[in-house]
Amino acid sequence: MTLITNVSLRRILDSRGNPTVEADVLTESGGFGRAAAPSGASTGEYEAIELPPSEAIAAAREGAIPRLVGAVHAGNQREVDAALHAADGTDDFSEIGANSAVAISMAAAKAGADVLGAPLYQHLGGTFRGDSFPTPLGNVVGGGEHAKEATHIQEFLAAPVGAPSISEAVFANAAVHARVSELLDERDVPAAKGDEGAWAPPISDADAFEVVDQAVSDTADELGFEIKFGLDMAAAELYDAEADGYVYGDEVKSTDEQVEYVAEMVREYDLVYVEDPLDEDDYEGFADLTARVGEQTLICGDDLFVTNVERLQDGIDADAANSILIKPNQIGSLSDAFDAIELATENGYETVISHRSGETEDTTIAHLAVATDAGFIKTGTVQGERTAKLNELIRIADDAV
Ligand SMILES: C=C(OP(=O)(O)O)C(=O)O
Ligand SMILES: [Mg+2]
Repeated sequence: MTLITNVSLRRILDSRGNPTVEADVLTESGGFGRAAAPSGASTGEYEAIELPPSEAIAAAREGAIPRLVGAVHAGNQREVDAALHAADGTDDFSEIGANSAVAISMAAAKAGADVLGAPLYQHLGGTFRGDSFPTPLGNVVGGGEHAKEATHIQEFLAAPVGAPSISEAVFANAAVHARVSELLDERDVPAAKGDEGAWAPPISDADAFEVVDQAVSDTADELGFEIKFGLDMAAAELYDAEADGYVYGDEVKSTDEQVEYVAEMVREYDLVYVEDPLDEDDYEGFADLTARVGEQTLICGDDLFVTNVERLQDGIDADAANSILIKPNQIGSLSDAFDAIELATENGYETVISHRSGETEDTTIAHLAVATDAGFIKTGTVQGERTAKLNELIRIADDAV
């Protein structure tokens, strides 16, 4: 029933206006799945390779589609992803492109779910999944590679940890986003928006901490449940080997100073989450910070782990962190992403399912988060390609999908 009978690929627009790969998968019994690859701006050095979409499409048409059609079952995700790896033949999808691979992988999962008549989160997670929802981390202020002339820290993330439901959590983050705008207005700070819809004000990181702290506490008072916040420092983008440290405008922090700074911010603002506080090669610095504040907060590896089980295992061995960001396009297939989630869970690491800064209306990650019982999902706060995932979480909770 789920034998794949057709795969078609096309270029569509992503949220930055760049082309990306969309895949349609059809099965023998008429099952249909469609998915699109997202794309990063602050990409990790060790990510699977995204090819220019036209090249990725041409390579996948030649190498992968003939191995899938009439040969592989969309309902068997391991079989689909093994065929993609076999067609590619490298360990980083550099032949067919991780963008083609992940789009086909996710579209096949949706086609498999369609044949079964089950929502994607149930197909991926099994019948007992669906009653546990991730806390959404909502990007409310940001800069770095996502917005020039704004903060050095890439993302300030609202975390409605006390929200009684996913719907209230999603609306809480939108309320924090709106409150940030009011507070910036009061300070006469004009703010554009960055790639993910967060405010991108031309203020110092210290001022951004104050504004976000005030916004989460005002919103928590108004809504009556606990809202905290966290960061994605995307420190690989701040690290400059020549400067031998982390560059914040005119100031350079050594690794020890960076660890001290982050530890201080965790204590001062009671941060619940810090992603990529150090460079993507610095397992030791990560371990130092985790030893200092890992009991109080999540230290999450994004560029450090790139959803890759080998890099995650190195991190587990080094006690480098206590959580991992999961981005399916960083590794190129859903099976690989599941392997990283399983290894993380077995080792007591929290999992955070994540969007990319360049996104589409695709909602696969909302289903992936529910299917795998992830503690968190990072998928923005407002703006259509972000709300697509947030609204899908609300629908899943409502059992309306
Ligand atoms: C979402 C992120 O940004 P990008 O997609 O640009 O890597 C991130 O760094 O976590
Ligand atoms: Mg990140």
